[in-house]
Amino acid sequence: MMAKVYHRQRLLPVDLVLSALLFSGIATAELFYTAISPAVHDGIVKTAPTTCSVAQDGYTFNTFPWTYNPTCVNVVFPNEEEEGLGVHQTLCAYTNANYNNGRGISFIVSPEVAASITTETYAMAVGGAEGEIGEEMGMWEVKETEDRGKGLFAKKDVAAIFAGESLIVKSPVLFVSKQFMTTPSTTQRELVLSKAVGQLPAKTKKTVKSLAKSWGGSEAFDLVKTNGIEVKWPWVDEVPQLLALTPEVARINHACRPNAIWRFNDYTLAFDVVALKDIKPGEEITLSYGFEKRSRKRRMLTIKANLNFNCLCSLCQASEDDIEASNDRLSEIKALKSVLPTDPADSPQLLGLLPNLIKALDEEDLHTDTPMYEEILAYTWSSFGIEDRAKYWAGRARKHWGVLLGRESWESKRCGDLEDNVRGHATWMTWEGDPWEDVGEGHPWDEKLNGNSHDHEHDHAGGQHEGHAHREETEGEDLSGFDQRPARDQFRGHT
Ligand SMILES: C[S@@+](CC[C@H](N)C(=O)[O-])C[C@H]1O[C@@H](n2cnc3c(N)ncnc32)[C@H](O)[C@@H]1O
Repeated sequence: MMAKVYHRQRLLPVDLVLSALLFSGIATAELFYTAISPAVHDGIVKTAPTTCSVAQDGYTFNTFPWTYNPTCVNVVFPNEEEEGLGVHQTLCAYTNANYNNGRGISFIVSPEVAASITTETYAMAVGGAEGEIGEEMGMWEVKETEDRGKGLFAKKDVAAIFAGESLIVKSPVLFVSKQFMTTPSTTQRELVLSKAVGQLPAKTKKTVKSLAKSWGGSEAFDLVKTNGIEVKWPWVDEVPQLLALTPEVARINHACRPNAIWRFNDYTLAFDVVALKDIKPGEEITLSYGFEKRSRKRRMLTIKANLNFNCLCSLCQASEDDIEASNDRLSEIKALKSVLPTDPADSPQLLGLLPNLIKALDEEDLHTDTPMYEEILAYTWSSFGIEDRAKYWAGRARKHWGVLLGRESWESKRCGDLEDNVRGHATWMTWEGDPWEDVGEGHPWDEKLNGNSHDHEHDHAGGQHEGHAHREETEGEDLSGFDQRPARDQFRGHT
C-alpha cells in the first residue's frame, strides 16, 4: 500500500498554522506548544535511548519483551554521498508472540528503534490493547469485489456509520523499516523477513499470508510492499519510516475520494480507521493510498508506478465530463494554495483566499486539509476582532478536526476553546493596523461579489497580490450566508 504518512504532524502543516498564529500576534515560543500535538512534542523533547536492550554482538539473545531471539543482519547500503563507501546498518527481526492477547507483533528495525519500542511506547503490554474494535463489532465484512480483489464493506444489516466513527482499532502485526526493504542482498532480506513473519502466532501468520500480493518476488516481501502503510517512528533521532501491516486495514481498497481515513497512534501502536463521512449499509469502505490531489492521468500513472496497480476507483472511472470538472477543481485548489500569503503583513488576504479554497476542497470531496484552513481563518478573524466569524470558523474546524483526529484530540479541543471564548483567546484583537486596507480586488466583501456597498475604501489598483490572477475564482463563491461587510452583528446562525 505504501500510502503517504497520515500523521498528526503532517495533518497540520506547521508552517501554515505558524504563519496564521504569527499574524495573530502569538509569540514564537508559544507556537511550539500550540502547533505540535502532545505526543509529537514529547517525542521531540524526550530523546530515545541509543542503546538496545538486546545484545548487539550476535544473533541469539532473548531479552524482554521479545519472545524470540532477534535475528540480525549487517546490511551495507549504497552510499549516495560518497561512491565506494557503503553505509552499514544493523537490522533485526524482533517478535513478541504474546503481544495483544496472542495476536503477536514483529518488527524489522535497527536495535536503536527496538530499544525505543521497549521504553518509549506504552503498548508492549502482553495483556492486549484496550479499546480494540474490529470485525466482531459487526460493522463490516470482507467481500470479493468485481475488479479489485477483496474489499471491506459496511454490513448491510447495520445502521449507517457516521463520520468520525471508528471502524477498526487494531495493532499492526508487522512493522518493517522502509530502508530494510531496499536491502541489496536478497538472502539477507529473506532471512530476516521470513523470521519476522514466521515467528508470529499461527493464526496471525495465516491471516497475513492470505493477504493480497501485487508485486511478485518473495511472498513476505510482496506482502509487506502491497499491504504496508507508511508511518513515522518519532521516538529515535532520525525518525525512520516504517511500513505497518495491519491485516484488517489491509483489506481496504484505495479510492481517490475515500470515505474513511486512518490514524496511527505511535504511543499505543493502534491503527484506527475512521469514517470520513457517513457510510451507508452495504457501501464499500475505502481509504486513499495517496496521490489523490493529482489530475486523473497523473494520479493513475503515479499509482501504477508506486503501487503497481491500475486504479479502478469510481473517480478514475468517471465520465470524461466529471473527470474534466474534477481536474479543473484540482488545478484551482493548487493555484489557490500557491498564492496563500506567507508574509504576516498580507494576513487580510487569507480572508479572501481561504473560503474559496475550502469551498473548492469541499466540492472536490477532499476533506483532510479543510480543518487546518478553517482554523487559520478563525485565528485571523479573531485577530481582527470579528467575534462571530472567528466563532463560526472555529466551530467548523472543531467539528472537522473531530472527524479527522477525534473529538478528544487536542486540535479539536483548542478550536473548541476559541469557539467558546473568542474574546478571551490569545489571538483576540492582536492585529495592528487596518485589516481592510490594501486587500485588493476580489476580497470577499468586494462589491463585485456581493453587490453590496461598503464603508471601507479599497485600493484596487495597488497592492495586488500576485495570486490575484486567480481572483475570478471567487465568482460563484458560496459565501455561506455571510454579509461580507466586517460588521459583527451581520453574521448569524452558522453552526
Ligand atoms: C492493500 S490491498 C487491498 C485489499 C485487496 N483488494 C485484497 O484483496 O486483499 C491493495 C491491493 O488491492 C488492489 N486495489 C486496491 N485498490 C484498488 C483500486 N482502486 N483499483 C484497483 N485495484 C485496487 C490492488 O491489487 C492493490 O495492490
